[in-house]
Amino acid sequence: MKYIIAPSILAADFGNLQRDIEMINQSEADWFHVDVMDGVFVPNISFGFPVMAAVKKHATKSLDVHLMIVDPDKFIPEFAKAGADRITVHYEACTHLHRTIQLIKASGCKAGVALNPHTPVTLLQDVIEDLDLVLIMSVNPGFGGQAFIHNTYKKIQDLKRLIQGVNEDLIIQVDGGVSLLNITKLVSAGANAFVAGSAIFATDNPSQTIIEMKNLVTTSISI
Ligand SMILES: O=C(CO)[C@@H](O)[C@H](O)COP(=O)(O)O
Repeated sequence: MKYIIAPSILAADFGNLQRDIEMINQSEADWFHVDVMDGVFVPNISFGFPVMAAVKKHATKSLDVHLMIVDPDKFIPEFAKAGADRITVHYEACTHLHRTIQLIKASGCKAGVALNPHTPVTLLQDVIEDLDLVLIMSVNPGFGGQAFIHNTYKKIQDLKRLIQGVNEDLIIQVDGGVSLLNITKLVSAGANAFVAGSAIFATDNPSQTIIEMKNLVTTSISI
């Protein structure tokens, strides 16, 4: 099982974006996590295609795009064209989720679905075989730097049970308030991909923090 650390560029310094992208390129991180917010699905606006293109131009690792937008079908092909490797849409934003998953795959990307803290994992039962990734939001989406919601551990365990014998290669990603303080417990619960924004970028030495996250993950899987 591969464990993934995906720094969220939402927490990067946009005035020094190329510097922060280079830091991730040189670090032990695995993916770039790209948070797209539309001010409708979530009460915040982040960035769209121009920033996505700037990240793609300099990034040497794959782009994990998290769409916090309504009507994602309208934009999926364009995000794929802009360089997304994985596209994750929100369960709560999709009327025809199965169709949306098919569209992501037809656009050449791996497909993920994100669940808000109030949305149970059982609602994914009938599409779970079609997915490459499920993103469990451990904060309400819209902002970095929020407090981690503790019910997340139980949700990861619920998802672990749901994929048993059906799609055991599915990536279980956690996003929101992930830090050096809770990553070990998240691994024990069954998560294998970790998005972290402020826990990485708000430290004096972000690349060292990424190494420490990786070390904690490696230590907890070898126990
Ligand atoms: O999607 C989101 C927020 O909606 C996240 O990716 C945050 O950007 C993570 O930030 P931290 O909680 O790690 O600061």
